[in-house]
Amino acid sequence: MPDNFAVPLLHRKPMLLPLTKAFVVLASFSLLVSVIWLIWDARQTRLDEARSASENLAAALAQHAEDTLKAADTVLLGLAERLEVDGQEPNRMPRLQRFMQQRVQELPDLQSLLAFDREGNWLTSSYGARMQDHDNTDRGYFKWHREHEDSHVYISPPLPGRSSGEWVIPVTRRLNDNEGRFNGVVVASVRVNYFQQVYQTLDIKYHGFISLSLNDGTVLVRQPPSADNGLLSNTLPSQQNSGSFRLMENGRKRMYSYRRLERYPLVVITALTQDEVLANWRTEAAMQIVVVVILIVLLNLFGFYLLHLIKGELETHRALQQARDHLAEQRLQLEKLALEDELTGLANRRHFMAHLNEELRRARRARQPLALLMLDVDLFKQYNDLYGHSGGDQCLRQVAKVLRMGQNRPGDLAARYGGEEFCLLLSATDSSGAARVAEKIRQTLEQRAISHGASPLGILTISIGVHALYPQKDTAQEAGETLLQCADAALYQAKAGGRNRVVVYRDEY
Ligand SMILES: Nc1nc2c(ncn2[C@@H]2O[C@H](COP(=O)(O)OP(=O)(O)OP(=O)(O)O)[C@@H](O)[C@H]2O)c(=O)[nH]1
Repeated sequence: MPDNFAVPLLHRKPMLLPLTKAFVVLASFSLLVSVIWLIWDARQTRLDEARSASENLAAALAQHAEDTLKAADTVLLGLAERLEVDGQEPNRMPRLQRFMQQRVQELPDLQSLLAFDREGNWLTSSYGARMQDHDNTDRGYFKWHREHEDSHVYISPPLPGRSSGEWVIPVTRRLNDNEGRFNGVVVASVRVNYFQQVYQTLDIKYHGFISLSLNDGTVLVRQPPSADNGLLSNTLPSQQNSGSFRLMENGRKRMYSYRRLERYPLVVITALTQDEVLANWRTEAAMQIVVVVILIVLLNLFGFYLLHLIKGELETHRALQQARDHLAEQRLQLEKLALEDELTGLANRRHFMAHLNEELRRARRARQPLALLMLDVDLFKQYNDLYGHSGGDQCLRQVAKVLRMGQNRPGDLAARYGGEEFCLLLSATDSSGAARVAEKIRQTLEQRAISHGASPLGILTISIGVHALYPQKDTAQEAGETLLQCADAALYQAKAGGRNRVVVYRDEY
């Protein structure tokens, strides 16, 4: 049977099964690790993008607040200058009022412009004369300017306008007389709604918020107004103008960014909740995990199917191997049977003849002698007659056992030549050596004293004819025939001479 008869790949790769298992496990694990890494990376990217977007938003809204307040402040500066230079005489007020009305019309964020004297009395306003009766000395900004010589703009917490009820952020400046004493206040009321309208257009999700606050923590605008308090501006690091960080608040993680205004003591804060920032990422991650789990399941199913196939192939391979071994064993058995004598287990005549030819050639090449012993059981017919055929068979086995002891060299071979006749071929042995071996065999059998009632000696004996030669140029077949004939002739002489003896062939036979 050819070597590659069964499954060549499996035959040559015994590690295929564990390698396939390892591959499936490794591939599944790598797939899982890769997707987890990708999902984690995507999460970090989302958070970075959200942080960057919220920083940009805080910066843009700070700029917007700065521009809005700067516009109001510029108007206030103009108003203050007119009142301080031109004075507060009633005849000057109509012109100032028109100036105020024009500015309010030009700037949509301005709800009104107001001017009060040092007593808190109404000088003029963008409303005209409607508010003459209002006393503003109770307003916080009025008290502050009256008590502080500071000429900077002052921004107050939001309050409802007295005429419209609309919530406004009062932006105010102090008026001084020629000697630098308090001489009244000018007020620009900036609409809270103006900021809220802008903030409403921005996407800060459900739990996010935007606030514009004074540095002391006072919230001016907040979108959505209903949002929980969140971080207050007075808790921000005072040395930094901008920044971003994450905070845990009421079990919710928020991403904060803030930016302080350059000219005014205000800060814009934007807040996004991490859950909302990561909402889309969560959906995508879940989908990716589902896809990868499906892939891993498919990979494992395919792997198991492959393993199943490989196992099947291995079993087939094993069965074929067993069949092959069995056939080889049977062939050996047959070969043995073809070369072996069934009764004695010695080489049969066919085997002996083949071996004789080989040994003759070898002896000729090696220039060595080759000896042959021909053995015959004495009076075996009588033995058979006396002890029966099976007793005769048993006797032949005993003789074979003794003869086998004469095989000492690799080239030696004991064989049953036929009937009760045996041969022993002795390699590299001359006549005298062969005679010694023959005598030893004869004596050994004699010493066993196998009972032979029909023999005059009372025991079983053998006669042995011996011949040895140096094979010359003859063909192997001729040398073999010579050896057999001469040994046989010597055996004949041994029988004729009275049996139970060894006779070495001599030319006169
Ligand atoms: N039991 C048994 N007997 C066998 C076997 N082969 C041959 N024989 C017997 O061996 C006997 C051989 O006898 P003979 O050739 O007359 O020679 P012998 O009786 O041994 O007498 P000598 O050779 O002159 O001593 C025959 O009776 C055969 O039947 C065998 O395999 N088993």
